[in-house]
Amino acid sequence: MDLTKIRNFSIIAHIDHGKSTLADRLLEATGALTDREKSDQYLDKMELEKERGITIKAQAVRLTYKAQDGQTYILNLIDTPGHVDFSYEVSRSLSACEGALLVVDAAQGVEAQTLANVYMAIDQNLEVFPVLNKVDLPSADPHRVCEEIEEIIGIDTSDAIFASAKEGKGIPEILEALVKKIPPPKGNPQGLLQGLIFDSWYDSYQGVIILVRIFEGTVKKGDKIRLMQTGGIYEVNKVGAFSPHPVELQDLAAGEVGFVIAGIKVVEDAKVGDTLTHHHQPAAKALPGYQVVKPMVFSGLYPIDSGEYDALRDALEKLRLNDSAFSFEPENSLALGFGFRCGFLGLLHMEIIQERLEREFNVELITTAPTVVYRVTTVKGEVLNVESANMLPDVQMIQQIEEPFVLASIHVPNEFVGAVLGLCIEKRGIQREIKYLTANRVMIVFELPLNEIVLDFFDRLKSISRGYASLDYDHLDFRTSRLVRLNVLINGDVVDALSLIVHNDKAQYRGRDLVATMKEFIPRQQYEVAIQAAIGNKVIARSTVKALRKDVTAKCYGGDITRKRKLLEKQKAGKKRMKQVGSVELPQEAFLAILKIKE
Ligand SMILES: Nc1nc2c(ncn2[C@@H]2O[C@H](COP(=O)(O)OP(=O)(O)OP(=O)(O)O)[C@@H](O)[C@H]2O)c(=O)[nH]1
Repeated sequence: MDLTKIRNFSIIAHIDHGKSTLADRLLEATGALTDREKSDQYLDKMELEKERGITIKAQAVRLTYKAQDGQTYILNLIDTPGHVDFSYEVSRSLSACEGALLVVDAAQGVEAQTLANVYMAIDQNLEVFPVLNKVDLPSADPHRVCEEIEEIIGIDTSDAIFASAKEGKGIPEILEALVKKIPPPKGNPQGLLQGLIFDSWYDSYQGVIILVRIFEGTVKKGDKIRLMQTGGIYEVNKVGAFSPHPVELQDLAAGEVGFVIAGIKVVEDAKVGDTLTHHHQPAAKALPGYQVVKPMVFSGLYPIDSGEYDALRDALEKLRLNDSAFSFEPENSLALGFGFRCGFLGLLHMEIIQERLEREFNVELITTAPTVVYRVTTVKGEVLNVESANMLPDVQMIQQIEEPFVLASIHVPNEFVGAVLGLCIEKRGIQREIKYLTANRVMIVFELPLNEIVLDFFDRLKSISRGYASLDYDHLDFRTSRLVRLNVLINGDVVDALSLIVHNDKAQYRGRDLVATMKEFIPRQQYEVAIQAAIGNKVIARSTVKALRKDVTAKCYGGDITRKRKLLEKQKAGKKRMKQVGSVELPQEAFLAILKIKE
């Protein structure tokens, strides 16, 4: 393949600015999609993603485009996810490219993740060119947004393309610009093989499928390859590309992007970031890989029916095959029985996994409130990573507790600055910077404890800014903090799954608000339910759910048995997400009550 005829590019954008819609238009315009497929957003494969409109897994699609110069080009579009939780996947995708389309909503303007993603692209020396999308909207003001891009990001917008992915406007111009502006890849197809694995997943028919960007050399069917990090040696069964359906190719050479299938059984053996080379004539060194991502948010997942424990473990194992950022290990709770402590990149990642478990694997779950990892040093000098309040050693054993801090940058229109500052300060934030990006857009930078962000920060931010604020954050460091364990007692017994780690200064009113909120969620039962919050042995707040004798069949005047049965079944269904804890039935909402506290 002639390298001058290849272009590798990504689309980067803030969430909802139209990246997936635009990608579909490009597929359509280059004839990659059939009519039936056009109705769906092809790149967002999983059902769940479609519903939420979020792209999770990076995908690479090969498009064939006949340009105005009469030449045919191969355009490899590497899709990137748009949410802050998945920024590591963005950087992975970008490293396989030479250029990126920067899609900015012409009505919304530059947002926090536009900036975060574009900086990643600039850091990797990609050629970035702006596309102003949604110009069909009455509120679109592409010229103003171009000024914003120049002022804030500092890239030239004189050739920016005004587009409407929805109406198909600007698509031919974008295809031409890809060919003219993005440099072709470099590399020697005769060189020693170096291919960067930028994605891998498990397929039940083919085994592990790896997506590679070849930087040097050529790989083809029958080759003996070696993965430089894990040392695994395999024989290549198939190479090819997605266009968007998988198409087998003769080979993949320097500059190309595609898939390799080589009888690899488990995803762990084909790690993202690893370098693929030939076994007999290996490259001298591996390509720079990626930083390993660590889960930052943890939560306990318990089957409602304890008989489903094995099914849950199987489901978690299957999910992990395709999502190395997700982790889990068995956990035992006095209240909830056997379950798993799972680690996620962030809150959205957590919600997605929970939903997939319930929907695709049919396991009903109780989820405990999300928490972050604390670093605890004991008086003996041991350092523990504490992922749940129950792992916290006794107070007298603790020398110090450190909590993770993030550097958060929030973009917001002028009028909401006061409210956002108030929120950040309330959340124990330390102000770093307030910068006027344009006359009406402000960037507020704060150091914030992650523990406050995983609670309700994002929702609060959205509501105080009427949806206009956008957030991006990076992990900073661990800092010593005065943290305590807050216990919740139900009818006098500590429910371990409800315990939390909170900041000492907030413990009092968090406790008070928590018991008040839980009271709203716990249905009346046959007897009174006392809810208490305590720090150590000291009870700091109490609320009571009054007793109620509830007999749903009472209305049925005894007679009609089918009606009676139906009602009972209905009641049973309504109880689905309840867990018997001691003598009390607790609904899922009670376990997440901490997220609902407004303070
Ligand atoms: N009016 C208008 N709406 C658009 C246009 N392009 C996309 N949209 C709409 O904007 C919303 C978001 O579009 P997506 O393509 O899902 O956005 P995205 O950036 O891929 O979002 P994520 O995949 O969640 O990161 C959808 O409701 C689209 O229909 C456009 O040109 N004009």
